[in-house]
Amino acid sequence: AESLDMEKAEFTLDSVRDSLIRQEDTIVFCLIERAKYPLNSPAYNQSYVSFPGFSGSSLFEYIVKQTETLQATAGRYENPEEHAFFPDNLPRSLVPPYNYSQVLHPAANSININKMIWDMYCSQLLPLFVAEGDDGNYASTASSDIDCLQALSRRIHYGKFVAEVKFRDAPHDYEPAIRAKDRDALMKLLTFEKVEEMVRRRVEKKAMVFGQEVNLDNDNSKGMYKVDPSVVSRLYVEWVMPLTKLVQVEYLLRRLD
Ligand SMILES: O=C(O)C(=O)C[C@]1(C(=O)O)C=C[C@@H](O)C=C1
Repeated sequence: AESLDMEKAEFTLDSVRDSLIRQEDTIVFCLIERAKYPLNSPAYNQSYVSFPGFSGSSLFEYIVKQTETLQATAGRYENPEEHAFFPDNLPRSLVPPYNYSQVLHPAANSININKMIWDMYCSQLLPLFVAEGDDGNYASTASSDIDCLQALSRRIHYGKFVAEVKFRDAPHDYEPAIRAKDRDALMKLLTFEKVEEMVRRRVEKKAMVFGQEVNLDNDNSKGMYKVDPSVVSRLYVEWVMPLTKLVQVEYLLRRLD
């Protein structure tokens, strides 16, 4: 019971937001690492290669599926913060169960918007922050892509925890909108425009600080950044925050089931 209380004490809107802030660092660093390589389009092309048992998969999809299979056996998806991109037919975890704190409503398990995250990343985001070209580093590129996708997915699905804490803080505000299945009302209740503006400005600054050229003479990167800071702020404004809010709405709609 004591440890339960401790978990409860740490589960506040501030603690949840602290996690989102730390995850910004991860996302910016992952983008910087991916930007080391050019687009390398053959990695995403379904006709470039064919692996036995993976018909119709690109090299990238093949690596993601194989990675998820391996990580599922190692217990990655037992953590309620993790979501697979190809959750169907994943093998069971082979590691002893860890007692993750169960703060979410069980309906949380049915929410996985990784398909949207995948499409957004591959077709819209990638071309915005990597150079055109092909240097043949397809497998390394795919590893960097997985890191980006997993970091984005974790952040966006963290909306489940944000929504849970908001619901617990003000159940009477949320219940009528949940019962009425009123998405717009829920969206209004969970939106804090001032916070979003701070997030936008902070991730832009992180892209400048983390992505600057560091040298001993004159530590001024002269406006040259490894990933364009305005692209990072756009990523957050157009995709990361709206999708995090979508997850919150989806979660709240099921919160009284
Ligand atoms: O911090 C919150 O309250 C959140 O819900 C997270 C978040 C975000 O995605 O960063 C989303 C919605 C709010 O309008 C503000 C920020």
